[in-house]
Amino acid sequence: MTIESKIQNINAVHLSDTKSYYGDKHDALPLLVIDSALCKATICLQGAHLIEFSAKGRAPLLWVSPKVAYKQGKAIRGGVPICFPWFGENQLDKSQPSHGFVRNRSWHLERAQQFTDGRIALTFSTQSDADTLGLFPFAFATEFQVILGQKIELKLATQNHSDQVMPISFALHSYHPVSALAEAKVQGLDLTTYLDNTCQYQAHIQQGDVVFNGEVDRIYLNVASEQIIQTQTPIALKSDSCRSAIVWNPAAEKAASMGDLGEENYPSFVCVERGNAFSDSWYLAPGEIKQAELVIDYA
Ligand SMILES: O=P(O)(O)OC[C@H]1O[C@@H](O)[C@H](O)[C@@H](O)[C@@H]1O
Repeated sequence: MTIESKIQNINAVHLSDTKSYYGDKHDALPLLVIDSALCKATICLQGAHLIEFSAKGRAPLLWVSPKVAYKQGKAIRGGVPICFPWFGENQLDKSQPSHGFVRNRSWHLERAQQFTDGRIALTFSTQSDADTLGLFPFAFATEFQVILGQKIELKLATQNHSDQVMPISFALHSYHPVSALAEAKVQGLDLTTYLDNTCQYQAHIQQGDVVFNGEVDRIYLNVASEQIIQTQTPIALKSDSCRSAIVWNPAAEKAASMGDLGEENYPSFVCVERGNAFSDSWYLAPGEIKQAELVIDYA
């Protein structure tokens, strides 16, 4: 069944591509454009990547770099990249791609539904193949459901199809807009242990809110279910099944070295990524399915 036939009964969803929609300098990656009574959003099939989202009449909940490049096989700088089946560096082999590989692969649209309350649910899938088995020696199948109403609901489910215990670490690496980075705060992590990726994953305990006075790259473990980004439009992230929260902003020097970010853009966003990494990682028995859910909402 084609993508067009799966969305044909939903007027609020249409199929485009990143070249037609975002401009000629980009590759033409298939893109779903959602414009419903409740929200506006875009989702790229590469990475099952939710790029933009605003509830109708409200500010965006997600940030996209003005220097983003939509290219075949290249991660998108903004929105919600899915880091999977490992978060960050592959701890066993540092030559492997950072943040796993599913963000760079084309996903399959399984189904599209519209609920009676107007929310739209789009379900994407990806699974292991000869290419992934060379990078990650486990057979798996993963589904990612994006439900868009006046807030964002995300559900990630994965099944181990191999005959060994499968280790998974992941993050829904969401980028969020802030009006002034120096005044932005992340609440909900007080007294939580974190690993500081700016100094060899040294463990510390957070005191009070997270503030941004320089590069911040921290993996908070076993976190409370809710974090709030305090800025002009405050944003709440809620999950009981994502036990980690990664807080990231590269500051000026690193941002300048990233071609799709740029020094001028680092003060406009923070990443507060929910997932399960390091000591919160998943270990799936053969055949086991695990699921995680995340809600991103106006606070
Ligand atoms: O440039 P990437 O691969 O998208 O990663 C961006 C950042 O993602 C964060 O999650 C990591 O903690 C950072 O260390 C990393 O720099």
